Amino acid sequence: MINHVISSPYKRAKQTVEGIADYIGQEIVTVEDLKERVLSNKPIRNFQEAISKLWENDSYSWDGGESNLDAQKRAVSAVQDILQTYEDNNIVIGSHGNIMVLIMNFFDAKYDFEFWRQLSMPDIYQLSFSEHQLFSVKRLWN
Ligand SMILES: O=C(O)[C@@H](CO)OP(=O)(O)O
Repeated sequence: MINHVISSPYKRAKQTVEGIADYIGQEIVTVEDLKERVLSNKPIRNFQEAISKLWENDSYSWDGGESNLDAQKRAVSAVQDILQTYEDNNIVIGSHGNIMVLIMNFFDAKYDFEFWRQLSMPDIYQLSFSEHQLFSVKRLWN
């Protein structure tokens, strides 16, 4: 049973989880640090290549953008707060592909650029934690 619904402030993330929030009769709790990573303040010609470069060097950032390390740090910190606040609850989180994979990568390095590339969008992963450590990952989409 789902107890709470949390989302990035972005409309598309909220829209993804509003159905489940309505279904369980809960308001969506907005968490700012689950927002999409800022890629750059300039137009990016090739999105995949731009992301690939960020995974080659985790402290690299495009002009005005967040590095993998910076984006991972704020998103993981948000997740750790959520784990603390909602201990022993089942939570649905609406976020973004980049941010989701950076969160997963913090706990297990096998979640990387190639993993991000094969995501369907939208996609759903069930992450289970024990003592704030990730112990299982299951894809629920399809
Ligand atoms: O992977 C992501 O981060 C982006 C890519 O387009 O998607 P979204 O914010 O829609 O999840």
